[in-house]
Amino acid sequence: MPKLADYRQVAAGKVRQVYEVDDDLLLFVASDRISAYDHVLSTEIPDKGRVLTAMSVFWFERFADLAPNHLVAWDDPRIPDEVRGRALLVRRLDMVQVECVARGYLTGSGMVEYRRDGAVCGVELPEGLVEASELAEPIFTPATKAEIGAHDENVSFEHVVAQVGADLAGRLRDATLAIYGAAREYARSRGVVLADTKFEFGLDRSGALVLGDEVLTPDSSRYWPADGYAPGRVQPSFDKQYVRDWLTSDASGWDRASDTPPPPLPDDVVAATRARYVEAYERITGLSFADWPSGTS
Ligand SMILES: N#Cc1c(N)ncnc1-c1cnn(CCN2CCOCC2)c1
Repeated sequence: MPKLADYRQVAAGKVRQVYEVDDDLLLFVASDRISAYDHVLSTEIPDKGRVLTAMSVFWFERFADLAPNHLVAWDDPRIPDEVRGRALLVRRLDMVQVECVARGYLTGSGMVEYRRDGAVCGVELPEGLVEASELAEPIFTPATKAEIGAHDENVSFEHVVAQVGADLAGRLRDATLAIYGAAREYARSRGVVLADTKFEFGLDRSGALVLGDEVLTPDSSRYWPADGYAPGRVQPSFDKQYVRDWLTSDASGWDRASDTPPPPLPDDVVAATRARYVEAYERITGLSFADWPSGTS
């Protein structure tokens, strides 16, 4: 059984890393780190990496007919035991440098742009929309990938056409909206509002568009509890609300407006947040998280 140190790291994000297994295969590893308010917290959430990996696998398999994906295996002798359950063996792709975002609801940077321009990524929207308004139709709102710590920059569809050509831009948009549309409908039937999501695609040697990265996880998407959804206010995050509430409470002693890093999380907030990730997985998939693989170390 190989060790993680046997593989060369080829990419790293705030909470995930990619390692090279061989010419054709990569190891995609999710950590237990959690970010909030643009900070990666010093406290980890046990099993977060495994839950989000299990969620990606569920969605990859559910939508394999909508879009081929890079998943090769999640329980394989080439996956080191130390990351078993939170690592995927994936096909190496020629990644398209576009963050493919679909939005079914208006919030975050989309809301900021709408207030300024009445549009998001050049897509005109009707007047009178408020925070968390459901859009009549989901919209494709691409972004350019930012360095770690910076926000992605929203761009127009025309910008994507100029960057990758009209054919590929159209394929990215169509695949993004098709997968998001199917996922949000399914999630809603399980009591979760999938407000938006971000996909990353790559091209394989045949030029086929292949879904990469993680998919439809609470890190790449906004998950809101369907119970209590109401436009006109910022919705609670299904998974991170305990963390956000504690960090912004007097109990943490932290000033979000300061440049100081957030303090460590108390055990009860960690436990409650772990439980919410597991609940999201079990609610969406109908599976028991206890059945998902884990390493022995
Ligand atoms: N997925 C995938 C993939 C692939 N299948 N083939 C080649 N390269 C990549 C790849 C490499 N980096 N990224 C950006 C997303 N990363 C996520 C982890 O954290 C760092 C950023 C994608």
